[in-house]
Amino acid sequence: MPWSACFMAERTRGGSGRIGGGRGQERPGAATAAADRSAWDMAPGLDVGSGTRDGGLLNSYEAEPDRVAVIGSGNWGSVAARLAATNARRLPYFQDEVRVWVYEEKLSNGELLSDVINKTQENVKYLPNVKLGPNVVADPNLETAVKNATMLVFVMPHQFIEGICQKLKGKIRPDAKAISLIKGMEMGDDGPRLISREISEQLGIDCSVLMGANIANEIAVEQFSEATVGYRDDKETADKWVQVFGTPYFQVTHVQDVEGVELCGTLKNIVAIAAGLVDGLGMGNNTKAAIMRIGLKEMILFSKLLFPSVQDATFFESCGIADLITTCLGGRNRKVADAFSKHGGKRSFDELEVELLNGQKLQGVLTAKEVFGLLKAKDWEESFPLFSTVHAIATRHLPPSAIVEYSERAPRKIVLFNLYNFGAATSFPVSRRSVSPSKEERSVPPTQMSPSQLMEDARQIKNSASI
Ligand SMILES: NC(=O)C1=CN([C@@H]2O[C@H](COP(=O)(O)OP(=O)(O)OC[C@H]3O[C@@H](n4cnc5c(N)ncnc54)[C@H](O)[C@@H]3O)[C@@H](O)[C@H]2O)C=CC1
Ligand SMILES: O=C(CO)COP(=O)(O)O
Repeated sequence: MPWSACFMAERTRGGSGRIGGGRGQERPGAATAAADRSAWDMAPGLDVGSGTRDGGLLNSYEAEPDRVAVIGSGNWGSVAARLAATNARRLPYFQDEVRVWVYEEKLSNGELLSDVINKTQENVKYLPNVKLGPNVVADPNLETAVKNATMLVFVMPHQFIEGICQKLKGKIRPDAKAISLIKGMEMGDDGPRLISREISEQLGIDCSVLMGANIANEIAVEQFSEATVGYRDDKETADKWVQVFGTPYFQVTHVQDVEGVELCGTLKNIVAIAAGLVDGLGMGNNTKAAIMRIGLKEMILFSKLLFPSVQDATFFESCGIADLITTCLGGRNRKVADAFSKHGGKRSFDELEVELLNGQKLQGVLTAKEVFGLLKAKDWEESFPLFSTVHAIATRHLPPSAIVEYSERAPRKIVLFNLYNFGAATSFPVSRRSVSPSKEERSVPPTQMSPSQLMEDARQIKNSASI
């Protein structure tokens, strides 16, 4: 099937029933990148996004074109800005200029990154050799970067979001809408907090999410990819976000499951660390597939325990299984974990991140720590052997080889006891104990279970593995 036909065959779940919505009206006289134009021309009549075509969206934008600001300019931030800028040039309901907040830094030649971006249209540090577009303006001043913006795109390593939100208080339009492209979560005193929730609560605005199988460097060169917008209840805004990012080579759909989408993007980074570890151990595809399967099970269980509203189908969108696969095959988390494993766990993730990523950041190690904090607080560790083991390996309490020794079975109590009471465990039992599915488990697909069934399931796994 030609790719354009694939697009048209797909449907937006929870949306208006079609992936397309507005090929968009090309603004007279607006600049259009040649590469971009050819992509459109290859698919005459192709709709992008799920909004209603012209009649719907266009009318709602007649009063004031939206102004998009991108907060963050790393690898994905730069690509997100490029996508938004392409659509801002093309569509009449967006203002041309897309301002991008840059965390300022001095490059090795002494120049400031934001100056270089504005001079060359290229983020030479985080996305070299890709033009961002003539309408992208790099701004190191957070306040002016978001001034008058009606659509705020948050895209930075998750550890920085709290500080950025503090600085943005009182500086944004109260009617602004936000979207988070950030994969990660935070542990507050009151428990886990998703990044979209953090943004929403701190700034008092609606926040959707966009996640998917989105290795930034591939989208930057316009290789076909998909993404999922997760929204809470404002479908009209979700339609707008699809218009901000969607192109023929970047197909965006939306689902009404903001927590499900965000947790997929967040948790798969832990599984990608595990995948990198087995790569570094020299293990083959079967092992990696097993790690991905076990990881997916833990992602589903964890998500549903935290948010019973999370929908099964979300795991089959781009944000779910597809992102898990691409990150386990080609992401930065995988890459650094592979190196960690090859060094036998003797060099830290922090050190390897600096050495291998040139300023880009890993999210998986920190996420494993945050998730483990919750597992421990809830006494759920033994129901999440892969998540727990990744954290124990990343903190160098277990060797990289433990990833295959402990995954898919509950870690023995003695190991956890050693780990948290006497420092690093010194012995690593090798006997495997399989956990047979209970009668209930066999008859009810796990993803169909109610939260109380899931809790019961978690208890059964735990009991069957305690020694
Ligand atoms: N790169 C990718 O392929 C994808 C990344 N993501 C997610 O997007 C988010 C952002 O990642 P990237 O754009 O790739 O960033 P990155 O990892 O490439 O770059 C790090 C960014 O952090 C900035 N930074 C450093 N110190 C800072 C500070 N103290 N305060 C604020 N910013 C600071 C740097 O200037 C740089 O822009 C992450 O949550 C990541 O998981 C999601 C999909 C794909
Ligand atoms: O989220 C990603 C792809 O969707 C990128 O993953 P990494 O951060 O591991 O590169």
